[in-house]
Amino acid sequence: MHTVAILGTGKMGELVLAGLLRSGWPADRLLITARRPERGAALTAKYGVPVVGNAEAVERADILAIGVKPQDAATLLDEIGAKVPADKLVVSLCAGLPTGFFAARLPEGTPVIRVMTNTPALVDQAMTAISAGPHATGEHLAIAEEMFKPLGVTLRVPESQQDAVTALSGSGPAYFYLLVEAMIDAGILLGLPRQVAHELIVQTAVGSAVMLRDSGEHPVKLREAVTSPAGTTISAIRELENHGVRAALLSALEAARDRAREIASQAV
Ligand SMILES: NC(=O)C1=CN([C@@H]2O[C@H](COP(=O)(O)OP(=O)(O)OC[C@H]3O[C@@H](n4cnc5c(N)ncnc54)[C@H](OP(=O)(O)O)[C@@H]3O)[C@@H](O)[C@H]2O)C=CC1
Ligand SMILES: O=C(O)[C@@H]1CCC=N1
Repeated sequence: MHTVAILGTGKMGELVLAGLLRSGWPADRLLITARRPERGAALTAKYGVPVVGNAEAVERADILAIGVKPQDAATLLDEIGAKVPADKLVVSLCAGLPTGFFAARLPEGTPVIRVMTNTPALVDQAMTAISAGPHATGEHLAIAEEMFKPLGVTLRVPESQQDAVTALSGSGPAYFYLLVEAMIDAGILLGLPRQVAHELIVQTAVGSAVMLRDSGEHPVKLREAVTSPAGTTISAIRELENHGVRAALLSALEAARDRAREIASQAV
């Protein structure tokens, strides 16, 4: 069994750590690092996984999961890059950063994998896209899948698609939460108690999501089934179209993709 070290255990790192533990990954095969001692101590107290320095994590683990923000990756790589033996597997969780960014700072031959997961990992419903970078073989991809499959669904994609993936599924939960938040506010506008509006919309979101996944039907067909002639739904849809919601989503996801590219260009 491999030992995984999460270097930079913030929000995403903690979700991966907790998911691995839930999936039965032994705590003595996990290591974490943190920039602030109090963060490390809190994580060890909660999960029983030792917090170590970055250099010790590099020495003791076979898989190094990079969980720092993209803007902090260069500093981390300056610290550990030269010390990473080329037989370790580096798995980047970072948005925007290409695997070449890591390869350039690691000994020649070090395999690098780029992963884009998302916060529904908290409830084992993550969408994780995995790409092989330099020197990563099918075996390395399988190891990354072994780590992320228990957290939800995994998909292999070419690295050239990862910025788009980041815009869609990496950031995606935020878009849905924004919609839910706005619809709950609409319930308040219509005079419903907040708790009632919350329950109505959250269950409608869950029901719609499960139906979308489990029925296998195209979303257009599912929407049409709700939209009665001269009914209520079409009145709402006309307002959404009038306000350019569809175009706004196209622009929003393009902006997220562009920001991923910008992060990469600022990092090199
Ligand atoms: N949040 C999300 O939904 C998603 C995030 N990602 C990616 O995951 C990565 C982490 O994001 P997120 O968890 O949100 O960010 P966080 O800021 O919550 O986590 C990053 C953690 O890394 C720590 N850190 C920074 N530098 C070092 C270092 N040199 N050594 C040890 N620890 C360090 C930070 O410490 P400190 O607490 O002191 O700041 C922080 O706890 C990013 O690259 C992001 O692009 C990918 C998909 C989704
Ligand atoms: O907003 C971000 O940059 C990160 C990456 C994808 C989701 N959150």
